[in-house]
Amino acid sequence: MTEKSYAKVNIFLKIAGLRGNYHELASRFVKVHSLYDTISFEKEKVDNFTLIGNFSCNLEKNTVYKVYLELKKFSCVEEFFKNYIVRIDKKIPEFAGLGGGSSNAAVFLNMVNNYCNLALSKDELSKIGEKIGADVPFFVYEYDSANVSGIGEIVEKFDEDILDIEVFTPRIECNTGEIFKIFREKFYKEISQEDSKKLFSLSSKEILSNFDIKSANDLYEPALSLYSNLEKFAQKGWFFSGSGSSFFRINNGK
Ligand SMILES: C[C@@](CO)(OP(=O)(O)O)[C@H](O)COP(=O)(O)OP(=O)(O)OC[C@H]1O[C@@H](n2ccc(N)nc2=O)[C@H](O)[C@@H]1O
Ligand SMILES: Nc1ncnc2c1ncn2[C@@H]1O[C@H](COP(=O)(O)OP(=O)(O)O)[C@@H](O)[C@H]1O
Repeated sequence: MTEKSYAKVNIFLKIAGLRGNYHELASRFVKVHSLYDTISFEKEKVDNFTLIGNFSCNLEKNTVYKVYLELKKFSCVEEFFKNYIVRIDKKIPEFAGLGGGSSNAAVFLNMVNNYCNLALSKDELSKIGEKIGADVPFFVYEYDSANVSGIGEIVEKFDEDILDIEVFTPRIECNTGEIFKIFREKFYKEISQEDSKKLFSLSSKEILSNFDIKSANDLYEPALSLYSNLEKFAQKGWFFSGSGSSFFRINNGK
């Protein structure tokens, strides 16, 4: 029982409004087929939920464990993880704007739903996922490309060719909360409904041919103001994913 847990990039990320102390987004999420963690369930009798992998946080903070706590109300789930351990081979860098933790949470949700026959719908799984992280719903639906809005809970499939995305992650750990805070204090702006509707209708390649790194991602300038070293890595033709620190480009091959 092994599944791939892919990374994502944000082709564009525009702030569309505020919801309490969160920001509403208008963003195109695209799966990075060449970059993924691997999640396996391995048969082994254990007394407690066991998660093995190279994480920077303890079990309680792990997104996969948070999903387990949500699902253990189903008695079959608690029983299942007395007979299986979870092993994650991490390849997606953390604090990278690639959604690694959120991807793991979503794939784990889908795997438990399948192997424990919970028969939950994608929408029901997504509802559970949004409690764990804003990017989890995108990964629950398993789309290659999607238009994402709200605080990440509105996910609409976008039909386009599968893209060959190249990612570069400098060793700069970007703090998402800090970046949103600086955005709100110094860079606040909102995209109109009309403009986001226009962007959502364009292919990812068309969008990137009309944007530069700053106009494509509202979080780039606040990130730069906190982590000036990012500028050194901002090469021509490359864009910034999420709250960073990753840069990406679409290879012309596809
Ligand atoms: C920025 C995005 C874009 O895809 O991705 P990443 O950069 O993480 O990949 C996501 O919205 C990251 O969502 P999520 O993964 O839930 O963010 P977290 O790190 O949990 O949030 C840290 C803090 O950032 C702020 N935050 C987060 C998401 C959001 N839509 N608005 C916010 O204002 C909140 O203050 C939150 O407490
Ligand atoms: N399964 C997980 N994989 C990676 N990071 C995780 C996981 N669970 C919790 N985290 C925590 O989430 C943060 C990194 O989240 P991640 O989604 O990898 O980065 P980003 O959102 O910037 O792409 C770190 O604080 C990390 O300790």
